[in-house]
Amino acid sequence: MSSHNLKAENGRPGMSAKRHGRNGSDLVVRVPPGTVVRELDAINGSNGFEGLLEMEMSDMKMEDHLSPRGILVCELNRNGQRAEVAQGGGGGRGNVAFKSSQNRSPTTADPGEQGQRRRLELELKTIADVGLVGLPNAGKSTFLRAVSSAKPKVASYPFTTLRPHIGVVNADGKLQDKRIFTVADIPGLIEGAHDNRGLGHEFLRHIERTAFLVYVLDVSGEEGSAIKAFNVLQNELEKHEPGLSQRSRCIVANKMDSGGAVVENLNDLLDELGCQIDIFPVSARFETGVEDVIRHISESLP
Ligand SMILES: Nc1nc2c(ncn2[C@@H]2O[C@H](COP(=O)(O)OP(=O)(O)OP(=O)(O)O)[C@@H](O)[C@H]2O)c(=O)[nH]1
Ligand SMILES: [Mg+2]
Repeated sequence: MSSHNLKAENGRPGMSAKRHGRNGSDLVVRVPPGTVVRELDAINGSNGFEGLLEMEMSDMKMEDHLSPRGILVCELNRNGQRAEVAQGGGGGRGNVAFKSSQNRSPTTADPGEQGQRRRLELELKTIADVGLVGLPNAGKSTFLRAVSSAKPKVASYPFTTLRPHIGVVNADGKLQDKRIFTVADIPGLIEGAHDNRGLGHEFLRHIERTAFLVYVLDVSGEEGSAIKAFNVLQNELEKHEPGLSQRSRCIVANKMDSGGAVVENLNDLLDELGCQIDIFPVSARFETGVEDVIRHISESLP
């Protein structure tokens, strides 16, 4: 993470001959769409009359830029959208403001008002083509390892993944398809994620801008658990951002190699959703069925 001090022009001191000091001109900082601005702490301009803006620019490396610590100031999602994040000090009052019955021609003028000084963190929301969504432990990270050279940690407990990982899938070669796309593996979602339960909002945000969603469902649990998981995920996505649950998507019915109610769960999914969504039986662990998913994603991406 790198830190930058950005400073708008100072307001000018007040002047003689009744002239008010000119306001400093604005400093416009251009950021890419998808930038989230958070305040790390508020320091009110103690150092005089300048509008000082201190920012921390996150680069796009996912490893070190997630710090859910500041208060949300704004999100800049659209081209051309603007937000004022720190107000500069106004120019100083000119000598006329100090005129009184005792002093008819004052020579004093204001230096100018104090500007606002803020420490802000700028974070760019994940830009991946594809987002993996699933309950904790469903096998998202295992799937990402199977389709890309990314190596997110895999373990048999929930919330193994604590921050997003991006894998690059090179569909070239195997599939005679020249496409390369990126897949974001995010921490598991739980019921109430839209309300910030679990790792909540922080991570739902990262899939907002993906073009395609892969629901990774564990079919090795008890009968009915896979369809239930799907409904929970849909509900959380929709509550987080209306329309998100209808984004182009497919289902990976994962852990097909496992015991449990694998066949029943897969059949449930096919019965209830088979005519609306493509469902792929997969074993991410043994990398079976994954090529069909890659091909499907590759064909579905805009
Ligand atoms: N049998 C079997 N086990 C799998 C398969 N895919 C993942 N697992 C196991 O399921 C557990 C969870 O896998 P992860 O890939 O860490 O799951 P995750 O969805 O990333 O979990 P969180 O990051 O905690 O949300 C691990 O013990 C994996 O080895 C599979 O296809 N078959
Ligand atoms: Mg994981």
